[in-house]
Formats: sequence, C-alpha cells, structure tokens
Amino acid sequence: MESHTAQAQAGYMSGFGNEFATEALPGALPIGQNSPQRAPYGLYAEQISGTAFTAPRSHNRRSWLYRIRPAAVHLPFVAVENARIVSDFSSVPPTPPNQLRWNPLPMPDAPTDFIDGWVTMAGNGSPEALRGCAIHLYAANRNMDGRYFYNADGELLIVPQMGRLLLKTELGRIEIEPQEIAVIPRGIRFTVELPDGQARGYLCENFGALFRLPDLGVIGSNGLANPRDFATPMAAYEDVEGDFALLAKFGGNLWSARIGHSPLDVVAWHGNYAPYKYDLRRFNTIGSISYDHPDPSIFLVLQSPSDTPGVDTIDFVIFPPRWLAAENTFRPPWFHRNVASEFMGLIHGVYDAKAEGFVPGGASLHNCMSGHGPDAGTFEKASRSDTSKPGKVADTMAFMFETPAVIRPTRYALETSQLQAEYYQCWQNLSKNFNPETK
Ligand SMILES: O=C(O)Cc1cc(O)ccc1O
Ligand SMILES: [Fe+2]
Repeated sequence: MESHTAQAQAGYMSGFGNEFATEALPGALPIGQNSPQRAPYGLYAEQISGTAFTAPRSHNRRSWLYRIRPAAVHLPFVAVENARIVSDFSSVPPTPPNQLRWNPLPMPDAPTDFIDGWVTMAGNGSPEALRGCAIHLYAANRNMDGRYFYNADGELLIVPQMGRLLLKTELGRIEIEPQEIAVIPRGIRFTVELPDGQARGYLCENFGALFRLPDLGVIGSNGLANPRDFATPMAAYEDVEGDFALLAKFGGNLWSARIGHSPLDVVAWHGNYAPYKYDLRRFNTIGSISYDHPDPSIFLVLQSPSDTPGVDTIDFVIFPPRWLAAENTFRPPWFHRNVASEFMGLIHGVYDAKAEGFVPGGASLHNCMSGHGPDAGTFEKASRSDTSKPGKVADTMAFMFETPAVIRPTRYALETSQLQAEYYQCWQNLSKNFNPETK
C-alpha cells in the first residue's frame, strides 16, 4: 500500500462531526457556558445553526463562534448580475435522455477568481425545496482579493482536479490539493486563494440534508471513509479593516454587500458545524474477492440522506485505485441502466470503463434509465483478459454524484463546445457476437 498513514495533520483536528473546541488565543473560549455576560478579550458570542434547533441529538449541528464583530455588521446586500450560476432547474431546456460527455472547462484568459470562475453544468431540486443539488465546475486564476463569500443555499462539496486551494474560512484554514476534497457548510464565510496561481475542479452544492458518513451494515465498524481521516481546521482569525465585499448566494441569486473588515474574525469556536477536508487516497476500498462486479455503493464516501430509508438525495462515490481479483468475471463496470442519475468526473488518470475520451477535468452524465457502460475498446480488452490473477487498477481517481432525481443539464452545458457530440459513438462498434450454434 502507498503510505498515506493517518497521522494527525498540523493545524487540523481529527474526526467527522465531532464536538470540537479550538481557540487561537489562550482563554478565548468561555468555560462552562456559551454566552457569558462579557466574552473573553471583548469578543462577541454568536451561534450558527446548521440543523433545526430540535433535530435529534445525533444529527444536530451548531457551533458557537467568539468573534471580533458579529456577522450582522455589514452594509445592505445588492443583487449581482450573474448568468453562469444556475439554481433553478425547472426552467432549463428539456433534458435529453442521451448519454452526455464534456471536455474540461478551458482555463480563463481574463483574471477570474473562484466565484467568478463557477459555471453550473446540471442539477435538480432547489434551495427552496431543501432538496437536490447543483453541480458546477470552477476554473480560476486569481485569489479572491478582498472578497468573501457564503452560500445560504447549500453546503459546498469541493473536488479539485488541478491546483491547490487555500480555503480561508471563518472557522480556520483548509488547504486541499487534487485527490482531496473539502466541505464548507451552508452559511460559513470564506475566501479562496490559489497557491499554484490557477485551479480547476468540480463543486456539488447540496440543497438537502448535510453530508454524512454512511452506515456500514455488514462491513462492520471500520472501512470506506474512516471518521478519523476527516480534518477540521483549528481557529485562525484575521483582524483586518478595509473596504471589502461580502458575497452571498441566497435564493439562487448572487448578492454583494460592502463590509469594513474581514469577516474571518473568529478567534475561538466550539461545536460540530464546521468545514472539513478528506484525502480520497485514504479511502478503504472494498471489493469482490470471488466473482462478479459489485454495485458501486461500496465506493460511497458521503451521503445526503432523504426521508426514505436507503434512498439518498446525493451520493458522493469515488473510484479509487484498487485490486480486481474476481475470477471468470467481466471486471470493469457492466452495461447497465439505473433508476438513479449519474454525473461523473475524473480527477486523475484513466477511468476503467472508458478506454478513451473521458479525460481529467472532463465530465459525463448518464441520466435515469439511459443505457451506458464500458466503451467498445474496454469491452474487447476485458472480455479476453486473464482473470486467473489479480490485476491492479492503478493511478486513477474518478468520482460520481448520484441522485434519485433526474440531473438536468443547463443551457450552458448543452450548448458549450466542450460537449462531445460524438460520445454515443463509443458504443457503436460493439459488434454482434451472438451465435446460436456456439455457446
Ligand atoms: O456508470 C459508471 O461508470 C459508474 C458505475 C460504476 C460501476 O462500477 C457500476 C455502476 C456504475 O454506474
Ligand atoms: Fe453507471
């Protein structure tokens, strides 16, 4: 195994959804109560709630922030012109049942920060319905200088494909590189810097229930994404004044307010509503050691559950490097149609169902009941490979956002030149092999 042993990461606290407590100045966290008459160091106490006050304890998420100024201190928001970010999927063009695939988003020529670099590809549900998701791509080449952002519409799952991101959030700093992910909860303010000067990747904006780790059932008490490998930042604050912009995504629209200080002014916090990161290379992958290719639910990293047991509104699934050992088996993903809809991206390497055309930074969409599976080249190769020995799927990291509702591409996604008009061709050379005389 490659060495990704789970040492503690400097500047982070380990665990998923833990009750964390962290202070950037000694004694900044009040002891034994949340709202003392006067908080230490002249800080303001402020609660941020991510679930209903009365949610069951096991799902209840909130944090207490001790900050230089309350979040209320800013000038009024005004609407910002925005043609690229879509949250209303009821008014996109009719969704074709075709298999769709896109080339990577080109890098911008003009100076473009993380927010300006978003473009929505597809989605379903809405922020109002508190259900569904928007799937965006981002491509950026400059820091969000003096610009801060929060998303009231959903939590944001960030999947970098190229370039590191430094996410400076109210609750601390997270740095991620490709093959790591981060989740910024609804409402948490942050700004994005690009340590490599440019960055590109995928976003899943979750309008529904917060992402959580799946139950493991018969797998037992360990496996898949292990809780201790999730990392939440320690408190870090800026005490800076200036003429800054606070951007908000609220009700599907983008808004901007002037703010005279950095909103990243939280000196200490405690609670279980906080951003986190996870290194996908630490995923404990489970697979068949006898025969047949299992359903990809074994690759589930995070789920946003619905009210129906066993049905998630979003599954975040990865296809990491792994050994395939199934004997007398067609080893790659099978041909299939699915009641759920599948949006895929490729972070690194080659995906084992597609010999060509699905490239890092690209994307594909196979909607409800649209037939798909290995391309002709993959089928030919895998039908003849020696399955008496294990084989390694190496140097790869693909992922899928899978939803029970149809994933509706935006006008941009259907009209962009990145759309591969010839994608359907990858199955047209699957020859007729049927011969009733030979078994
Ligand atoms: O379509 C895909 O490539 C994703 C996928 C992978 C797999 O191993 C089984 C089912 C599935 O939808
Ligand atoms: Fe599929």
